[in-house]
This record gives sequence, C-alpha cells and structure tokens, in this order.
Amino acid sequence: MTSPAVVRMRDVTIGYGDRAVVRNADLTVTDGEVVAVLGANGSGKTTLVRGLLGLATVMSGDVELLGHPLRHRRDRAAIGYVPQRHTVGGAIASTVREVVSSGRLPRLGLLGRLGAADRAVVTDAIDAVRLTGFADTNVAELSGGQQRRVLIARALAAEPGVLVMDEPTAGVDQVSQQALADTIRQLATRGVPMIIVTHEVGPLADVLTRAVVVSDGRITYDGPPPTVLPHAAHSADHHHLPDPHAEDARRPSPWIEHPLGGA
Ligand SMILES: Nc1ncnc2c1ncn2[C@@H]1O[C@H](COP(=O)(O)OP(=O)(O)OP(=O)(O)O)[C@@H](O)[C@H]1O
Repeated sequence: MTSPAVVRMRDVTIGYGDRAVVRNADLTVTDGEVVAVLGANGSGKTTLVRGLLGLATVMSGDVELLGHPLRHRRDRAAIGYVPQRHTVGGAIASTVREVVSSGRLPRLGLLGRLGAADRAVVTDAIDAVRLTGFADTNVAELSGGQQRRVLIARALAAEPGVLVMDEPTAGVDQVSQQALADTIRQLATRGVPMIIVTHEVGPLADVLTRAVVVSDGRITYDGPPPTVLPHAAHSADHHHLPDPHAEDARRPSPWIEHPLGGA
C-alpha cells in the first residue's frame, strides 16, 4: 500500500503578479518523507514552497494538501512554516515557552486559552527541538541556531500535517548546523513529513529521503537524495546526485548547475 500524499502539486505555475517564476511543476510528498528542494540562487525554490503557503500566487495547476484542494487560507493551517533567515529576538522579552505557545493559537477555541492538552503539546514541541532546559529563557538570550529551533517548535505546536522549512541551516555556525540537523533527524524519526529548501545538504544528507532540483523555475530532478562523498568533504563539489533513471546510462545528469556546493 502506498503512503497517502500530504502534498500534491500538479502542473503548477507560481509567480508574483503576472510574472511566472515556477512553471509546470509536479511535486508529491507522501507521509514520512523528508524532501530537500535544491537549486541555484534565484532558481525558484522559495517560490515553489511559497505557492504552497499562499505567499505566492498559484497561477495555474492544482495543489492538494492532505487530500484536499488548497483554496482558502484556513486550508493552510495544516502546514507548519519556518521561513528563511528568521530569528525571534524582538523588542518585547518573550520566553521560549511563550513564543512556542503562540504557534498553538490557530488550534485554540474561541476563548483562546491554552488548556492542559495544549500546554502538553507546547512542552513536547520544545522537547522535540531539544530546548527543554531553555523553556523559561528569554529568546533574545539564545544563539541564532537556538532561535531557529524555537521557530521550528513554534511551527510544531500547531501539530502540522507537513513542516516546510526554508534554509533552516543557513547562516548559522557549524555547531548550530549540526544541532539543527539533529532536530530535523529527531522530527523525521517521529514521522513528521518535511519539505526543506536548502543549499547545504551536508548536515542533512542522512535524513533526506528524496531531493528535487529547481533550475530556472522548472523541476529538473526528482529522485534519491545526493550522497555525500566523505573523502571530498570540503570540496565545493562534494555531493553526488544519483541518476533517477539509472538504467539509462546515457541520460545526461540533470545536475546542470551547482546548487549543492559553494554557490
Ligand atoms: N516577492 C517577490 N516579488 C516578485 N518577484 C520575486 C519575489 N520573490 C522572489 N521573486 C523572484 O522570483 C525569482 C525566484 O526567487 P526565489 O526566492 O524563489 O529563488 P530561490 O531559488 O529561493 O533563491 P535563493 O536561494 O536565493 O533564496 C527571482 O527572480 C526573484 O527575484
């Protein structure tokens, strides 16, 4: 039996105003998958996931989430989103628990109060990103990488059907990258389906179940994730994408740009 699709995009064109950026894309993500969206700068990776989130316009094609067509804003409540290059430090002091609790708001009833079950979900989300010891710490005191994990926990607090993360490991030091990769690994073992826009496959290589490559607005590869070649760990060319049509040895590599490396 095949796993149910959590996301299904069929022949979608996505853009801003009347400008199409992603064209004729097909993407299906099934339960338990961890899919990397790879591609060069400006190729349309973020636009692809923003189409799913209603932050860019789906100009044509069909998008389904958990088996239902995505038409209304409320349909998107099942998507947890961790945007690009965001941290949570702000002018108003908030603890980790307060920020993560705010992610629960879409699930609350009319009174908007967190009940015991909601608080348990919040605590569990903080545990999932391994910030248990920091629950009552002001987020402004945390590192950039820890703040990213707070944002992941905030998205988890809504118990999303799928978690979409845009460059979760970008712009943080290597220790934080590893901690974020551990968090993502932990979520994968819990069965949370994930779509991860990333340049840096390295720390995530062992957790990905699939990769899609976006080149100039089109999906040019959809198949097994790249493998990291250990002997070339510091080379700009240290990832290798398997050919999804390996039986056809003459097929040229879809990897025509260098979105994995030092771009
Ligand atoms: N809000 C917007 N309005 C208009 N055009 C946009 C908007 N956001 C992105 N674009 C354009 O869409 C194209 C693709 O951008 P997008 O951010 O999807 O690429 P990306 O692959 O995610 O790049 P990066 O890796 O640099 O984040 C670019 O030409 C960009 O200028």
